[in-house]
Amino acid sequence: MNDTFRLSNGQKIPAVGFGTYKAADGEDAAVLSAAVDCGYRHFDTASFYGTERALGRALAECGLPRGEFFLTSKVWKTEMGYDNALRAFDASLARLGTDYLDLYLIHWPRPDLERSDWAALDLDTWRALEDLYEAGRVKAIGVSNFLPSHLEPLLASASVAPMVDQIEFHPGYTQQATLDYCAAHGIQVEAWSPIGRARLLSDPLLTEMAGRYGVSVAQICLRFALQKGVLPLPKSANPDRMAQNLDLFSFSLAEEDMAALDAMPRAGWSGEHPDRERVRP
Ligand SMILES: NC(=O)C1=CN([C@@H]2O[C@H](COP(=O)(O)OP(=O)(O)OC[C@H]3O[C@@H](n4cnc5c(N)ncnc54)[C@H](OP(=O)(O)O)[C@@H]3O)[C@@H](O)[C@H]2O)C=CC1
Ligand SMILES: O=C(O)C(=O)[C@@H](O)[C@H](O)C(=O)CO
Repeated sequence: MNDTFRLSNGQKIPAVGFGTYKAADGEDAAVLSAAVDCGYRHFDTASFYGTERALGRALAECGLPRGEFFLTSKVWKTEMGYDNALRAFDASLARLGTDYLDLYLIHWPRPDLERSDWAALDLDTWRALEDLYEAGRVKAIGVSNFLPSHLEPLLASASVAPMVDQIEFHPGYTQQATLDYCAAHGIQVEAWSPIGRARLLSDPLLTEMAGRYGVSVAQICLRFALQKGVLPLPKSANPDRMAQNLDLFSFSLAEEDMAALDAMPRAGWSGEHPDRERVRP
């Protein structure tokens, strides 16, 4: 298995990314610097996270050239619409201290459930991303939390198809219908909360499997994503766990174990859903 995936436009993307939600406070870049030292070269941030400044600082301080890194950010719900999204993009670049992004995503579809023209808002925002892409200011564009029902109207009128869909994915919540739709349309799926926000760490099936393979439960979850063709974005504040989460290429899960993980009943779900207000799992 390769340590990179290739997007539909030919861009290479490191096969494991570092999730930055709650990985930094203000401009304190310590966790992000530790992730760079550990070997992470792909970082997932968003204007919503408040981690762009700290990430920019960690990258500036590490001394490596910008081209070594793959940086993703996202348009938040309050930044939707053509002009707002262009402004949000510039603000993200300024906070990150860079003049381009590798990937820019719409964070959530239909941000305002009260509006009847939500699909139009998704499309207006998408036009902004298309223009940024055509202008060479971002190397790839995509979406996050889009289900097939959100992707369909987008694909029907897009001049540039999304290259990525970042969704919640882990054993116990695999969203297979969205995976199938994305595979059929050349869209790379990324996994958010690939360890189920630590809710899966004591799951009996995962614990048994981890013991058998001599790895951790987190590594089972992350390797499961990779073997499903899904790019995991684990977050850890701990350097030992950061390193563990990159160490995924020296073992592989047998077909019957993949099938058992695929068949796991719902577990570790965050309770977030793009078509509903947050619901308790
Ligand atoms: N697009 C979207 O809407 C969303 C995107 N995301 C993205 O996905 C990223 C990851 O998701 P997140 O919700 O943070 O959840 P994760 O599934 O990555 O879980 C993070 C938790 O797991 C723990 N952990 C990490 N590695 C290990 C390990 N090897 N062993 C034991 N425990 C471990 C961490 O603790 P510790 O830090 O102490 O190690 C933390 O509590 C986010 O940071 C963000 O970039 C997340 C949610 C929504
Ligand atoms: O983390 C993200 O990317 C989000 O979109 C948030 O919704 C996050 O998942 C959250 O938990 C907000 O309470």
